[in-house]
Amino acid sequence: VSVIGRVSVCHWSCRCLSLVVSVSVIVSVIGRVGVCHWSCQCLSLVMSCLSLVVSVSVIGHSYDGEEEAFPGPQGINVGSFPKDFRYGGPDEYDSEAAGGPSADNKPRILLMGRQRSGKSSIQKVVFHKMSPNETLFLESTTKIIKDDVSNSSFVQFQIWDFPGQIDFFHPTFDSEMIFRGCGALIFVIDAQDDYTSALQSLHETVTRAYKVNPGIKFEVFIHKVDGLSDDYKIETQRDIHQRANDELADIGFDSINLNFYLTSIYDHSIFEAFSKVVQRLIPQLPTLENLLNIFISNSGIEKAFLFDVVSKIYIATDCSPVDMQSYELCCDMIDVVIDISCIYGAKEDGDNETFDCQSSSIIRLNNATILYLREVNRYLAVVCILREDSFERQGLIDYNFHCFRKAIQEVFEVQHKMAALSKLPPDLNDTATIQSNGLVGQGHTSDVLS
Ligand SMILES: Nc1nc2c(ncn2[C@@H]2O[C@H](COP(=O)(O)OP(=O)(O)OP(=O)(O)O)[C@@H](O)[C@H]2O)c(=O)[nH]1
Repeated sequence: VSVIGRVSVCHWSCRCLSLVVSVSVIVSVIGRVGVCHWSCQCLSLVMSCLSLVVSVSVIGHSYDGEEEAFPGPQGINVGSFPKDFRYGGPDEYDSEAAGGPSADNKPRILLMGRQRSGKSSIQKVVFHKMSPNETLFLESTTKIIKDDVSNSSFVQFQIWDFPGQIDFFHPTFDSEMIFRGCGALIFVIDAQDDYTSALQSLHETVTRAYKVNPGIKFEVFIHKVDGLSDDYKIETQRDIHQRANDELADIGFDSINLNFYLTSIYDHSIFEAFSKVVQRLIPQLPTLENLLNIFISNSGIEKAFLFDVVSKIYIATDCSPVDMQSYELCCDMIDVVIDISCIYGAKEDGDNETFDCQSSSIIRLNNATILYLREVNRYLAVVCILREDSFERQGLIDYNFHCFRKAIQEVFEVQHKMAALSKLPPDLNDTATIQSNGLVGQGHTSDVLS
């Protein structure tokens, strides 16, 4: 019993049980004195006392052991979906570990809009895999909710979900702090409701934010369009676009650029819109697009997306236009691959890293089209759409993909090098920046592919 008590992972009740049993053994032994030989009884008494001493000492230091085994609440990984559901162990591209921005320095995406416009639902559906129907039960947000999204080395930002009613004049509202480090501001308008007051609020929010930080990208989600007919959607978008821009022009703010998206959590439009928002925050986007263009033109591929696997946001695509159906097909493919990998790919040693360098998939559609998925790194995958006859040269495609992946890794390396350099003293930093900038040129990346 005292041995059980010593197991550091045991519950404290085991240790108490151990103490109680030891005491009762001593009592019963004392009670038996007179029946056995006196030497046996003495031995038994000594053993019991030893057991008692061991148990007491185990109880004495038990909580030290427990703390090691169970890190307290601060040690538990809570927060955004990607952290709970990541496919691997510790993050090899973890921003802080790699010298990247700490949580507070990550670019921010602010989600603002009137009450019940759908802000929290968007965040939960895109980054926490909540099913759209479950959002019906979401409670109203009463304070700013900060969510750290760092599931890929390219997608590193915080999302701040604001309550519907923001009072810009409230003393606790620090616009300087809120808008200063902000990369993009998403303003959500409920298209199923009367949007006159939402437009006023949009105007007020945009002008205030612009005064603090003119570099913010302003994105307007005309949301909940699932309930509208196609004609009405277009008409609503035109009307909101016109009125919002006219109001800004009236006060001389016509240099502010607002981007409009028709979105709904009930289809892929919300993922597509978020993809565009995130892409505008990725400084390496032109390099990534260029790499994809070279890759597809040399491999007979019609369309390719570079996906962040967990969120299904595409962080880059080639220069051909994106049609919604292709994007949906690719998203569905990622779901299939991840589901199958989770069921059949789990390793025997309990390692749940199911999305790895071996991950790839080919799906043949009945219209002579092929969907081809390849892992780029533990967060990113390329999904390509191509004709069946182009896939006859799979060796060539695989070789080109190999070069593409190598080039992407170099982009990562430069990013990390730059992040590390930004921490050097300014005089050292200048020389080093010039040297490492020489690596990023298109010529260099094209060389790798050719
Ligand atoms: N039809 C439809 N309903 C949606 C959509 N997005 C959100 N909703 C619903 O809108 C309601 C409000 O959503 P919330 O996400 O709580 O809205 P919010 O803007 O965060 O609200 P506050 O926290 O009060 O500011 C919920 O019942 C959602 O189910 C959408 O795309 N289509």
